[in-house]
Amino acid sequence: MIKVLVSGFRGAMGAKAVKMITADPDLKLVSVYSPNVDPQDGAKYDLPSDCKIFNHLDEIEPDAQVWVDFSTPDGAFENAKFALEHHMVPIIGTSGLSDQAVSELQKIAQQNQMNGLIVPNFGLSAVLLMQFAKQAAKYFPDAEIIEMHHADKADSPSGTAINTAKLIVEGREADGQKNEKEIETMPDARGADYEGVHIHAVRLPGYVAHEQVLFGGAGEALTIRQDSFDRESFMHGLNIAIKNVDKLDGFAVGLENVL
Ligand SMILES: NC(=O)C1=CN([C@@H]2O[C@H](COP(=O)(O)OP(=O)(O)OC[C@H]3O[C@@H](n4cnc5c(N)ncnc54)[C@H](OP(=O)(O)O)[C@@H]3O)[C@@H](O)[C@H]2O)C=CC1
Ligand SMILES: O=C(O)C1=N[C@H](C(=O)O)C[C@H](O)C1
Repeated sequence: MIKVLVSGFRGAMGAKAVKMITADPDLKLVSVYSPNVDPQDGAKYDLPSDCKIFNHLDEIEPDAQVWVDFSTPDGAFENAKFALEHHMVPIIGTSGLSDQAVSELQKIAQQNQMNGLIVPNFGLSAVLLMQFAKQAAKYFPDAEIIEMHHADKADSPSGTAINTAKLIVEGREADGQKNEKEIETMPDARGADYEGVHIHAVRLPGYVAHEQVLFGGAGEALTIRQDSFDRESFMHGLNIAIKNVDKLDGFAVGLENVL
């Protein structure tokens, strides 16, 4: 039985994670955390009767083995640091952590001899898309990403899009083309630019989480697309991560490390 804490448990993802964990006999939800919750309000939430509710990091009883985080970029860094320093293995689903924050967490994990996992996307379709994009980049160095999300998403570009761009850069053997004459007649018309990979972020009601990677070559094009139509699509990957994070050797980025 793996004991789990869910941070950000009242959010769209946190609530799904709570449901998945409580339904799995091999997992036990021992605590939940949100800085904004009143711990006296436990009855409002569908939590196991013995699940503890915390609203201050320094009050948390570190009896969980795994800390699952779906919060905010600022919160996730402090939360993961706290988890590592209190011997709970962090699985961070929260997007928007800077490269510097990730390096810092890797350092803290090493100092505390702890594992940890940052997962840009728990959806298997997205994990495959990212791997396929890395492969394609070897032959098609010219690529652009269009990510599409629900209108409530705080950060852009999405963590998945940034990670996809990083993998494309890793996978390509030549730089993409650059048009020296290019002029943006409206600011940011070409989107964000990660080492020559442009990222376009769409935010619309009705969408959940979707990504398209467009590759262009001489007289041909390749498009790879994945869709998460429901947040349920992230739960299988999260379940796998919770059950396998102890097998890692240190602090990793990407669900593929535990598949
Ligand atoms: N890796 C993946 O596969 C996926 C990642 N995500 C990412 O997960 C994150 C959460 O998304 P989503 O659930 O849609 O967002 P929500 O806004 O629905 O939920 C975020 C929750 O975080 C809580 N919160 C705020 N500050 C903190 C903090 N410091 N510590 C702990 N909890 C905090 C809020 O609490 P309260 O309600 O109590 O005020 C809120 O309920 C985002 O970064 C998103 O990009 C989303 C989907 C999939
Ligand atoms: O906010 C979301 O919804 C999602 N966030 C993650 C991201 O930023 O990539 C994962 C998924 O795209 C859903």
